This record gives sequence, C-alpha cells and structure tokens, in this order.
Amino acid sequence: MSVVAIVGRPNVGKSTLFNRILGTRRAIVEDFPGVTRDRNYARITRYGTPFVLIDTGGFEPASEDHLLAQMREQSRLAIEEADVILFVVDARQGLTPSDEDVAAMLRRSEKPVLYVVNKVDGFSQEAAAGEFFALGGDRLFSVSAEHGRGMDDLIEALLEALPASAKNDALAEDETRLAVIGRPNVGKSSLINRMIGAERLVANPTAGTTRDSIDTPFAYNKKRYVLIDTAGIRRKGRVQEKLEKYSVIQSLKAMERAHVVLVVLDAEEGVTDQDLTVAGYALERGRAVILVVNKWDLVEKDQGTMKKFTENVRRAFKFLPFAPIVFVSALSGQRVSKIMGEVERVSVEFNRQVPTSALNKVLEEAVISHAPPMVQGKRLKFYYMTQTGVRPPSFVVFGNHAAGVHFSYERYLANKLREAFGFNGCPIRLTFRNRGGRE
Ligand SMILES: Nc1nc2c(ncn2[C@@H]2O[C@H](COP(=O)(O)OP(=O)(O)OP(=O)(O)O)[C@@H](O)[C@H]2O)c(=O)[nH]1
Ligand SMILES: Nc1nc2c(ncn2[C@@H]2O[C@H](COP(=O)(O)OP(=O)(O)OP(=O)(O)O)[C@@H](O)[C@H]2O)c(=O)[nH]1
Repeated sequence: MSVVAIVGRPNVGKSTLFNRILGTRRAIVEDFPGVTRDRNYARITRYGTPFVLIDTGGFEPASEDHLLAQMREQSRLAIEEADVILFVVDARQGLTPSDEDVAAMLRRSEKPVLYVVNKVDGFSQEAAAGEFFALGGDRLFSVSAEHGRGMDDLIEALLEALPASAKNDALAEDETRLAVIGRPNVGKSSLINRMIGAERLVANPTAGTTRDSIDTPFAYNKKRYVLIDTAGIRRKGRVQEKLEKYSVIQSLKAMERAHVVLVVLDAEEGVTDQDLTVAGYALERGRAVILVVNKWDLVEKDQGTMKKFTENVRRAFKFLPFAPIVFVSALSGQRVSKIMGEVERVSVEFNRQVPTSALNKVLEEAVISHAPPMVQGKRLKFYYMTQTGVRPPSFVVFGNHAAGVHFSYERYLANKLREAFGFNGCPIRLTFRNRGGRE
C-alpha cells in the first residue's frame, strides 16, 4: 500500500486539501474500526487504487527558527516514509524562504513531488502562481482546496505517481513477518534488542530497498521470521522534540508488510489514542495482533495489579478481544522470552485452514442455538460456509439473503468460529453471499 504525505508550512491549507481529497466523489474513505477516525490519516481507494493519505500539519511553531526545524523534520519523514509527496504552498502569501528550504530537501530526494499551489480561488491568484516555478517543479497544480478547484488534475497526477503496489502484496509465504510498533519511547528498540539478544535470533541482517530500511531475518523453533525495519526503529530521531504523529507513519508502513503486529504499550502511561489508532489499523488490514505491555517493572504491584491492568487494556481495545496480552520489561528482560512463543502460536492460528465439513457443523449448531432473525418477513437461511483464505482467516457464508445479515449476527458467527477453532490473535473475515449470486 502506498503512502501519500501532504507537507507544507502551517496555514497553507493542508487540512483543507486533505478533507477535499477525502470528500471528492468516488473517494471511498474507510474508517478505522473501533476508534474515531484520526483527522490526520485516512485509507482511501480511488479508481481501485488504495493508498494512505497523511496530513502532516497541525503543529504550532513557537518561533521562526523552530518552524524551520519542524518543517525539515516533517519533510525528512515524508521523504523517508511516503511514496508520493504533495508539497503545498500558499498563492496568497507568495513564495517564502521556508518554502524554498523545504523544496530543496524534497528535490534532493528521489521521491515524486507534486507542487500544489493552493488558494488559487480566482484569476488574480492564478497569474501570481507562476512564481512558484522557482521551487524547481516542472508542473504546478493550481488549486483551491476550499472551493474544489483543480482537484481532478491533481488527483489524476497523484494516482499516476503512485508506484505499482507490487512489493507490499508479495509477502513470501514461508516466513512470518513481525512488526514492532508503538509510540516514541515505549521501548521498541530496547525490546527488539532484548528479543534478539536473549534469543540469539539474528541470522544476517540484509539491507532492504532503501538505505535506512533493514529487515532482520531469524529463526525460532526452526521456523523462519523476519523482523521488519528494525534499523528504522532503532535509529534515533535527529530532532529532539519527537512529533508523535510521525511515528504513526512508520507504524503504518511497517504494518503493511507484516503478518503479526506487536503493539507495544507503556505500562506507566497506559493506553493512548495513538495506540488505539494503530491497533485499529492493524485490525482493518487483517493483521494478527499481540499487545505487549512494556515497562512493567515501573508499575507498583500488588496481587490484583496485572488483572486490573488487563481489564483496562481489554476495555480500551474493545475491538481486539482476541489479541493476547503479554506483560514484559525490556529493561530487566522479564518475560520477554514469552513473546516469541506467543508469536508462534498466533502465526499457527493465522495460517489455520479449517475443512468445510467442520465449518458446516459449527454453522449448523450456531443456527440451531440462535436462529438468525427475520428480515422483511423472511427467515434468513444459511446453506453452507467455506474458508476462502488464510492470513487472515477468511470465510464465505452462502445464504438466501446476504444483504440482510446484521452485524451482530456476523459477530455471533465469528465468535462461534473462535470457540470451535481458536484463531487467537487473528482477525476473522466473514462475508455473506447469496447462493447462486454475489452480494
Ligand atoms: N482562500 C482560500 N483559503 C483557503 C483555501 N484552502 C484553505 N484555506 C484557508 O486557509 C486556512 C488554513 O487552512 P488549513 O487547511 O487549516 O491549513 P493547514 O496547512 O492544515 O494548517 P496547519 O494545520 O496549521 O498546518 C484556513 O482558514 C482555510 O480556510 C483555499 O483554497 N482558498
Ligand atoms: N523502566 C523501564 N524502562 C524502559 C523499558 N524499556 C525501555 N525503557 C526505557 O525507555 C526509553 C525508551 O526506550 P527505547 O527502546 O528507545 O524506545 P523506542 O520505543 O524505541 O523509542 P523511539 O525510538 O523514540 O521510538 C529508554 O530510556 C529505555 O531505557 C522497560 O521495560 N522498563
């Protein structure tokens, strides 16, 4: 899946453009389940091309110096993480030195950059827009994000600039790819170092496609795993003040290529909105999830502490009731060795293939103990179900009125599948179809 990042100075209209792209006809915006949609990220499908759109704006600079530092950091991250960059400038303000500074950085990168001149609401700004050719682009997109002007050309060029999404989808089938994600400072690098150190997991790190991305293959119990982009995680940011939302970009990228996602939480700080956002995304993308509560050594404990903490995590991650929770301390190494065992169990579930006969037995029993409701005076009927895929486990149920199946009945059936077969840590995909037709 490709990532498109919108960068530019404060107030040039990045959020307006973000919303405009989301709002255009035929942009199908998918909400992240379980959490309210973060205003800065959206997964979009246009003309069948899915991509993640990121608005990197929203920071309030304290001073001009500070502004430049933040813009550089923002651009650096966009260059590293995004496949296409929308660089937005403001026609009403005209060209500014910080625009030029950022443009110089973007030019040096190999990434495709679209130069978007915003606030071209009418003819007078259009004439002025030409000065932005000084930034080095071959083409300028004059738009008015507010009024929707110029959007078709921009979106067309954007879709053209997206790379053919080959590499993300072609996950090698005989290895399990792990992504360790979490907010800055939760202890991802410490945890990875522990895992690698304690288990002597490393085989030979191989450089990935970009200089900065290094995946680490290793074996555990004779099975092959790959830890995704560990170098990116372990490399420390160059700007002291870490901007939280940028770590989400890295998380999204890592998750695209992962099978199993370790969502690392900070025991001392508890669950934050960002933790929920990235976990929701993992679920939406059909990844297996393990919740790792790190820094457990910092929590003052009595007998009921772990139970209470578990309840809190469960309540916050309502949409992931099937995710195992592991309590660890990367600092002391306590229980870190449990993680790979959990990963192994979850990967088995993620790849589990259930025979149709066994599925139909479960379906039959489920319908007997809780009949599907009437829809428009008609009794819903399910004839049979079959598994159509793994990673994640996916099933199709054939019936007489697919469109009438309520979400709560779908959840009921999914729970029956879990009771019967496990699927611990894994999302389950259930679709309903009319026998003899599609729906
Ligand atoms: N005239 C005009 N105003 C616009 C246009 N697009 C955005 N604006 C205005 O510009 C201001 C800033 O827009 P935002 O979208 O919040 O800008 P931003 O770049 O996301 O700003 P930060 O979140 O601070 O980084 C708002 O008052 C918008 O209404 C446009 O096409 N024409
Ligand atoms: N007490 C305690 N401290 C920890 C633990 N794990 C990590 N830390 C500390 O937390 C800080 C951040 O750890 P890192 O491993 O750098 O965290 P990170 O998630 O990789 O951070 P970023 O690179 O900023 O994303 C360091 O000072 C660690 O020593 C833990 O289990 N217990």
